[in-house]
Amino acid sequence: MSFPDTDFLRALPKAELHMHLEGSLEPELMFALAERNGITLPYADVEALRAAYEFGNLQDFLDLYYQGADALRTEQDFYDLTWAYLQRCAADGVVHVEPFFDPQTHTVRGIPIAVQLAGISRALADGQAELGISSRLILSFLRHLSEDDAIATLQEALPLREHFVAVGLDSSEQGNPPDKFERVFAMAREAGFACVAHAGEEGPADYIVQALDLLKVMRIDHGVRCVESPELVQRLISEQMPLTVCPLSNTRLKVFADMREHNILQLLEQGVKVTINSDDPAYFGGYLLANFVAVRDALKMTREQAVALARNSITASLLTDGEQQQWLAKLAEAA
Ligand SMILES: Nc1ncnc2[nH]cnc12
Ligand SMILES: [Zn+2]
Repeated sequence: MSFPDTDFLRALPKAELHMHLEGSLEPELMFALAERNGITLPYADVEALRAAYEFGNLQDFLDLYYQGADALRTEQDFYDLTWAYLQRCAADGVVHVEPFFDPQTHTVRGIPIAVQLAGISRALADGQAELGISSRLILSFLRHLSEDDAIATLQEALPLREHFVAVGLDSSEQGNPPDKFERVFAMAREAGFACVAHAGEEGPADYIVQALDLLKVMRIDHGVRCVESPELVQRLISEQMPLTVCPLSNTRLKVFADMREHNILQLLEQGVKVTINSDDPAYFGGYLLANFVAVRDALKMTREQAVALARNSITASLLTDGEQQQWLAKLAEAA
């Protein structure tokens, strides 16, 4: 058994399957966009903004995350946001990304989905052409809003469907169970989109069951509270249902008091198909590689476990079987 150094972790071809583009808005870029757009942020400078990133729970974070997203106004802003993230991916050895964007965060401020998607898609295309990073975009509904609002969002996005391949569900989990969104997920499935949902981050194991049974998701985002139901853990193992786990997010939002208490490697050893992801890297202190490093340092992750996590990220992705096989061959070389 040996422990992986950071260069080894970087060299593993990895996919990132759970990150919110709005959550990669670094304070420096937020201030630059605010200036470009003539907005005054309620913080004196970058340091004051970073100092505010102390969260007691998910809602504390979401309040700042939505406030920060207000700096995003133009097509170029969405481009710059996405491009900055892709450059971080290149530096971390991320070869494929399936990011979320939250259209309702912006339509409510009068920014059409077409404008958001134009900037995001242009950057993703450049990511493929210039950095060799492939991508599939996920449109995520805000669960604190109504299902009717989600349906209106899907309808506005349908004429732009060439830009995204799946729908997701995020924002305030407690009190907004998956069953609230059964109809809109059925409509999305009917239209041919894959489905994923945040469940079991702060919410109970039953929300994971609802996401599986009612929303018919192909991955669970977070899912770490599955351990509260041994029967559910067995189901996740037997169905090889991927969990997109976000270690730094979970400790920064106090889902786990300390990284040494995180359950990701226990789940991996039990046979659950877990992956490592960064969620909102600008707010939680690190991109994908930093999450691998944090798990290695706190939980003594082995090389074999790191390779298994990277492998899971490829096989849980929306890449075709052929594309997955290519990355798995490269992963075997790097391992
Ligand atoms: N960790 C998270 N949970 C729920 N909604 C989110 N939106 C952005 N990050 C999120
Ligand atoms: Zn998330």
